[in-house]
Amino acid sequence: MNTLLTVANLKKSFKDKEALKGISFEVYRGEIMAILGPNGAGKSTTIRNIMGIMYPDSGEIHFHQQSGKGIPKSKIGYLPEERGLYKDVKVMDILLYLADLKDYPLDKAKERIFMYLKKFDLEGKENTSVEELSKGMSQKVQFIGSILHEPELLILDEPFSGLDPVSQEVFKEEIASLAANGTAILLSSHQMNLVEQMCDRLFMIQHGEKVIYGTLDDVKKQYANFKCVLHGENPPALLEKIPEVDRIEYSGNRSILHLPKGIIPHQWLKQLPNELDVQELHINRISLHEIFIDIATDKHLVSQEGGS
Ligand SMILES: Nc1ncnc2c1ncn2[C@@H]1O[C@H](COP(=O)(O)OP(=O)(O)OP(=O)(O)O)[C@@H](O)[C@H]1O
Repeated sequence: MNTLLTVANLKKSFKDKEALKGISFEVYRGEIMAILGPNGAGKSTTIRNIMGIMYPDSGEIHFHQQSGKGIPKSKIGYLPEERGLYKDVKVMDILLYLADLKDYPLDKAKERIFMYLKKFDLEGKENTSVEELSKGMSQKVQFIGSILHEPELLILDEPFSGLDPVSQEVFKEEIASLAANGTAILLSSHQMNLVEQMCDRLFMIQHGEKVIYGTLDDVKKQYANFKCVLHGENPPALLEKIPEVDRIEYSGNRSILHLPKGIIPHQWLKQLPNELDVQELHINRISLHEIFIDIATDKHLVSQEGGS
């Protein structure tokens, strides 16, 4: 793997609050890596340390395997969680200003601005002042500002918040295409369905510590067991007789049977009792959303590799 960013044993405290307790991960070129965790887990603190907005108490951040130098501003793009652009400035001027801050050639920047305004359905808005834009439009402009200078590493803190579904799709496509062209992308989001659709790997923090790190496939194999959703008039006593079921959730005529690790769904189906009333039946892996809630609420109902 071609590692662009290495975060090694990062620790950060605020007074007596240990926000990061020694976290480590890598981001590869050409991948979309998700950084996930419940509110207050330490995601923004991690990102701010990578960006050099804040300094860690200990630990190291390596860019291109080099430490101690900070990441050159021209190589990194950042969409912060706190959105904001100068209000009384024209779209073109603010974007050229941002490109200039990154030492990017302005003639090239201008060409790319027109290309991106078109792509993001903002064609003709170059002379509009930022204060006249809707929230979503201004978010698109800020996003363009974070990618205009062709950064090697792009950090996106909650890029989809506040976007309508059409704009979300445009962002998703652009992020995927940047990754396909080699950009390393670190993305924080609470929208697990989007993370599941887009990300190659994920790193989940809770209370400043790693709880999950790996490819989406690994995480799914490790955590996401199958569940069988069954609609039908079935007494609990009948459902409880079904072999190889970890636990059952009941909700009227709908029951969710959580199956243990290693189950082969079509073989499991063969053992269902003949008298079972089946009006509808689905078998799926549990979603990243459910895994997240299970971990974030400390329920630990989802069985993991080597676990119960
Ligand atoms: N400047 C600060 N001063 C004091 N405490 C802070 C500061 N910044 C963050 N914290 C604390 O550090 C912990 C991690 O916060 P952080 O903002 O990194 O979480 P997060 O995962 O980004 O959360 P969210 O999803 O809510 O944005 C929290 O307990 C927070 O209260």
